[in-house]
Amino acid sequence: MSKLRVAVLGAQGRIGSEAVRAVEAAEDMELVAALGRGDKLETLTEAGAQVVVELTTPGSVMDNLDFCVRHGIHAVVGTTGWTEERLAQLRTWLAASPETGVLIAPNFSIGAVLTMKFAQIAAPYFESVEVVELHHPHKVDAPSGTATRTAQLIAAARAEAGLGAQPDSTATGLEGARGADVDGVRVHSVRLAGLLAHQEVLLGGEGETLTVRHDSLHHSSFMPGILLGARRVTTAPGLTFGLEHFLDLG
Ligand SMILES: NC(=O)C1=CN([C@@H]2O[C@H](COP(=O)(O)OP(=O)(O)OC[C@H]3O[C@@H](n4cnc5c(N)ncnc54)[C@H](OP(=O)(O)O)[C@@H]3O)[C@@H](O)[C@H]2O)C=CC1
Ligand SMILES: O=C(O)C1=N[C@H](C(=O)O)C[C@H](O)C1
Repeated sequence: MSKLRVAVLGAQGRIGSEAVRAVEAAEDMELVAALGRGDKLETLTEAGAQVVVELTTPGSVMDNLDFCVRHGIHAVVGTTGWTEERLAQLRTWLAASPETGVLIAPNFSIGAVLTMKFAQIAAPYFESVEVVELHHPHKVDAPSGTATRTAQLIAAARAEAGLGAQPDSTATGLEGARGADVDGVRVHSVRLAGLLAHQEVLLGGEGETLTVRHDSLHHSSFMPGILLGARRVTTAPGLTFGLEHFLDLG
């Protein structure tokens, strides 16, 4: 059977360099290009890439996906910075290239995907919930894409269960002390040397709390998800948001 022809964008970055090694080690894949900033996107078509793994920056990802979709190259995207406007733009591009698939995964690690799922399940049963994400100090964005997605999923689960606003009598204080408000869920961002990527979902109710915590201790935690995404995206036309859809978690 012929090998899947995979290219990595952001190949010199923290996660991109790990992805290059993972693709090279995968028996069913061939690494056909490993591009950094300034490298020509035309290399992707010249190399016959079938799938691009996009691990660059929020400032670069849209141009890269525009090129990939126009050329019918499937994409597995870990880069953060997704807004409704950006997703709408991507859907427009995909509508003009209906056989092309794009997977955007806020987090490729199985534990983080399960954290989001567990938080969604628990959310209707607790009146209070806050998200704390903790990352290495070189991370460019805050809150993390994972924390934003987690908060959105919690907010949707609360709304579906008919829960109202959370109890919080804070009236005054320093700006930022209560974190960012994502759809009514507070998200707190810690940047600390020694950390990689971590998240806690704190849920509170009458006389009890529940904490769901996940720790990515090495970039290798993201690799099985990236490889799974590359294998599955070729038969999933259109936009898939979240690795859970390829894990059959719903
Ligand atoms: N979904 C997930 O599971 C994960 C997602 N991420 C996300 O992945 C992204 C990258 O993170 P990280 O590796 O830590 O960041 P890095 O800054 O280490 O890596 C990004 C790399 O992309 C390069 N780059 C920028 N623009 C382009 C371009 N147009 N073409 C090719 N390469 C480009 C950068 O080059 P230069 O240095 O010259 O700017 C850099 O080498 C972030 O958005 C992060 O949040 C990270 C881990 C897991
Ligand atoms: O920049 C990182 O490191 C990570 N980014 C992603 C995010 O913003 O959620 C995924 C993971 O948290 C690591």
